[in-house]
Amino acid sequence: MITVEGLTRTYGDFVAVDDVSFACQPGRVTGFLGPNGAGKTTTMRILVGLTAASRGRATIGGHLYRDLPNPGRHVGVLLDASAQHGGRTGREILTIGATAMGLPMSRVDEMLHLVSLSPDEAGRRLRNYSLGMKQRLGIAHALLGDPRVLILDEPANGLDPAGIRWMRGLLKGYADRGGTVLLSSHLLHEVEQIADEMILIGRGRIVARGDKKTLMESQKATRRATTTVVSLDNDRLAAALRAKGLEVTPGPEALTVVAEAVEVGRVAADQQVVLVDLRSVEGGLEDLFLELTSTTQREGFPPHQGPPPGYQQQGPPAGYPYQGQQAPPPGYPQQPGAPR
Ligand SMILES: Nc1ncnc2c1ncn2[C@@H]1O[C@H](COP(=O)(O)OP(=O)(O)OP(=O)(O)O)[C@@H](O)[C@H]1O
Repeated sequence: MITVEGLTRTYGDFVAVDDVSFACQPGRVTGFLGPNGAGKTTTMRILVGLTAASRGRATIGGHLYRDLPNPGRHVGVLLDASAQHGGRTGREILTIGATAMGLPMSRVDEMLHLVSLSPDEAGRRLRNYSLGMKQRLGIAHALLGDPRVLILDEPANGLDPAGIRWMRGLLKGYADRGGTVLLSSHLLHEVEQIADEMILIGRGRIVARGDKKTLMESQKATRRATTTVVSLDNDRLAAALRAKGLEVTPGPEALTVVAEAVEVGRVAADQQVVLVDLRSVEGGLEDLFLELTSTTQREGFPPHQGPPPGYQQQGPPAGYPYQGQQAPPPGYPQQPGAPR
């Protein structure tokens, strides 16, 4: 279990991470999602003791990372797949890790096999690896010590589509066996397919969290219903809709109306305008993500006045499933063996 409480990191006047609190449960993949510069890496670096917190606390299984004896046996970390000596081969890098953790050398071959790096590739120097190969090696290194917790920063970076699918399966299987996974991404579609829980961060602050269903429902509750309609007489229909006080935006083929589809259909029926197409516009998770993090998006999104009603800027929203579950699971980190 990962617990982050009131974590803040400032650089001079700049607040990179602003009072962030969350928890990641065993058996779940938690996606940490936010645009560039939102504070994901800084949070993860604090978690593993590479950056000091200005305020707050981040623990793994109830312990600070630096207090874990043989931390690689408890926490697998992948923050930067290139952060290894470029002159070492993949096999050497894993061998050094296995030696430091007191693991049998057979573990190196197991991990190379797991991440599909061939013996030939394992013998190449890291500086000659492609980004995807570095990423695979980084995942092998993170899993080497059979840890119960994984912290992965943008693990899909550089992987091809088959590699991304492979990684998804790997992490889901790991969580199914009781492991705790925190993975970051700035790409929603990468995270939504794998994460059981999502934490959305923008400009250093948590802007929303929950499982996909909860997030979607919150979005529906806060979003104005929108309908697109195509008819045989769009001009007449638009005039009738406006006469009812509805907001209508004409497009090349369709009208976009801020109203439920049934309301638009009724107006069309009253006017005896034949409809060709009538559909509700579903706001997807992507809309929610862009809406909630728009203050930190760098391009093309409308100015944002803060999160929509129903989202809390700080602390978990009502009903947030992690509330009151801050204590580490009994026995951790003494429980033997990692999920496999
Ligand atoms: N050592 C530092 N000194 C000053 N500012 C820093 C430092 N480290 C991080 N920052 C700033 O903190 C903010 C958060 O950076 P961070 O790397 O955590 O973002 P991120 O969410 O991981 O972004 P990305 O998706 O682009 O990797 C950025 O504005 C970054 O410039």
